[in-house]
Amino acid sequence: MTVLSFTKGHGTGNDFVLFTDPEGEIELSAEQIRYLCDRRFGVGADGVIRAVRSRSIAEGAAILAEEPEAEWFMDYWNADGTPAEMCGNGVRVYAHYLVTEGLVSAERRDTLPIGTRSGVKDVLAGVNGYTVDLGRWRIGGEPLVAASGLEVARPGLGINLGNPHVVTALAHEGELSGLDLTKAPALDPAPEDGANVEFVVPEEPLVKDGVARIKMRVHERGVGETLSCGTGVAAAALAFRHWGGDGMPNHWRVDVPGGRLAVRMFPTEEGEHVSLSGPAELVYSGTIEI
Ligand SMILES: N[C@@H](CCC[C@H](N)C(=O)O)C(=O)O
Repeated sequence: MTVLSFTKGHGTGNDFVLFTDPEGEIELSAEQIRYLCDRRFGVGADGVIRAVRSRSIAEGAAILAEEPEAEWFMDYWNADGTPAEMCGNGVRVYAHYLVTEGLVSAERRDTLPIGTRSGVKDVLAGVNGYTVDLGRWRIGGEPLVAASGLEVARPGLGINLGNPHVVTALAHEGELSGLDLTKAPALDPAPEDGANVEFVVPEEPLVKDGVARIKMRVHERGVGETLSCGTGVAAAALAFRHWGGDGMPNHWRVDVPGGRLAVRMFPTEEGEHVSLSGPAELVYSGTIEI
């Protein structure tokens, strides 16, 4: 029997069980992850994040060769026990956890490079919480999206931010609130690795004071409906900017059931990047037998 010391954290209600395993000695089984995330029998969370040194996990060691600064790796697992490449809220909460636990040196705290299965992500601490540079993205695929509560299937737009998303625009808030996301939306064609599916409505007017405003609900791959999904929020803003064409702003405000996040597209030497900003909270710590 192992006793695991953990901390519960969240970013706009997207919640995680975090624990520290610097040398990579604690390999949780899918069953143990499902138990930790179980809201009735375990701690309850959308995912588990293991804080492991990059050198102590194969995917992290591969990253270190090119980015030696990325001392810590975010080993992210969905509530159903499957690994995911990236988590936009998770990586912000993880940065807050590393700082709070004293696992990173003071000079690293302003811009913290974190290893993920989708490469290194820089996280910045600021007055409005934590911002992560999610890097570049790929647009591709237009599957039809059917969901309980929608009379007819809608076209979606595939956007990859390290992990896969399909964004669908709905006509009005009634459609958004009428969705039943206890059942997984059906995608046609279905992506081989599955996808997180975002449903989005624009505010009226869409753009105010240079900021575009949208509302979103999400069904996450490996989890179900969550109160927020950081990479999903960025995908939603990118999809709406894509659909809107020239003249769309680069500053977006996205409201999700768990709160509000900000998305920004900005130029870099390697092309445009997208960032995600918002709160990251640690709620309590405890121990659990697994
Ligand atoms: N909630 C996350 C995304 C977590 C992973 C996702 N369920 C997947 O399987 O890709 C976020 O904030 O980005």
